[in-house]
Amino acid sequence: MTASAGLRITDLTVTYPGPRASGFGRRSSITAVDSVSLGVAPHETVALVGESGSGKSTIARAVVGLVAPAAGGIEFDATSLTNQRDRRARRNIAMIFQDPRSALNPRMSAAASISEAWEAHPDAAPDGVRKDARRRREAVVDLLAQVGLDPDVAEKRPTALSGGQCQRVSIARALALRPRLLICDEAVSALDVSVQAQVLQLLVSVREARSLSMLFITHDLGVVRQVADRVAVMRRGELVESADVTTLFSAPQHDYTRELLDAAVDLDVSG
Ligand SMILES: Nc1ncnc2c1ncn2[C@@H]1O[C@H](COP(=O)(O)OP(=O)(O)OP(=O)(O)O)[C@@H](O)[C@H]1O
Repeated sequence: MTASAGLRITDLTVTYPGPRASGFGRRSSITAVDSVSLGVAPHETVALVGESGSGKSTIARAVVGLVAPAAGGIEFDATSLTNQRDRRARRNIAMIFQDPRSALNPRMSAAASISEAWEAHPDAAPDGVRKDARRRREAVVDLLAQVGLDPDVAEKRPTALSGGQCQRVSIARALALRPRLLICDEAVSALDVSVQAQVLQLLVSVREARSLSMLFITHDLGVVRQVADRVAVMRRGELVESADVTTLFSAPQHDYTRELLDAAVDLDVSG
């Protein structure tokens, strides 16, 4: 393992077009992420926390290529992800979104959603799945089993599935390309409370079984304690503090981190 293995984000800045001051004025821009450096080592789980609008999702979107950085670098195993030539390196990284229904195509069965990934990335597809329908079906059923779903889910569309089942299909789809880093953007917060713990447990067991790294975006500090090795705290686009989970909870260095922890204690979720 080299020092640069895993995800390495260096001085990342991401801007969005802001509102026009007047009908003819120049567009302003919003700096959603401001010169953030952050790493996720192999097998490590890093939680990204911070108030709404602090730039957490934007970092995730930049890593998977949904938004282009204005400046800075993103590398996985020392291969740049911002360089068009090396975009194939992105298949090492999969993302689970907050709303599983909108993350899945409503017209596609679970099987089609899962196997679509193999058409887009043939080099990552298991042997035979692109040409052999029976082999493809077996591989889909195997992935469904890994996320705790029965084979008959394969034929179902998102509208015929519960929110928790949809999120499990999204996780199966993410695993189809055998990623090494899973980015979970509030992956359980849209689910019923009773289902949240089950899906969280699934993510943890998948992480263990596949030795994955994780970037875990959440506003729930109780969840952070359960899943993370390290915590990075964002505020207004900047990274204000990063520490291992025990240190951050027991000896936060930044006032803002203390505020977050105090707010969580008030809500009785962190302890
Ligand atoms: N598509 C967009 N166009 C313009 N501004 C955006 C866009 N997406 C996000 N922003 C702005 O960028 C900033 C960071 O948003 P981002 O969604 O990354 O924060 P977040 O910490 O993930 O928040 P939340 O927890 O609410 O999802 C916010 O000011 C937000 O309003």
